[in-house]
Amino acid sequence: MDIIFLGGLEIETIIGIYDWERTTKQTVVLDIEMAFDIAKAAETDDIEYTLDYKKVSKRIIAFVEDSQFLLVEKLIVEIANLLLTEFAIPWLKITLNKKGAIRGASDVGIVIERGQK
Ligand SMILES: Nc1nc2c(c(=O)[nH]1)N=C([C@H](O)[C@@H](O)CO)CN2
Repeated sequence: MDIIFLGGLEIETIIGIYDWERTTKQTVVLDIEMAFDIAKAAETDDIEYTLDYKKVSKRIIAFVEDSQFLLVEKLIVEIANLLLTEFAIPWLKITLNKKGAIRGASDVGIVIERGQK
């Protein structure tokens, strides 16, 4: 299966378990790989036959900016569910990086895979 990817997508949101995190937006950075058969789009040169990564990114940004979850676990699974149901993606891998959440570490977060390739 082919992969359409979106890397380094930075979004500001309310995320975290501590009091200050409930009122101060923080940045999460998403890297997303989405399986998709690009054969028909390559053959026809028509956007209708592929996964429009612009539409995907706009939907993710709107969802994450409006969300107010406590845990990164909850946020990343909700993003995966949204993509799997709304865009008919058979498989995806998401990396969510909550940069700066841990003093002394440049990166911290979660990687999940969902669906079948
Ligand atoms: N596994 C997790 N551990 C922690 C989370 C989380 O979402 N998942 N969150 C926090 C705090 O909100 C942290 O990001 C603030 O430094 C702590 N541990």
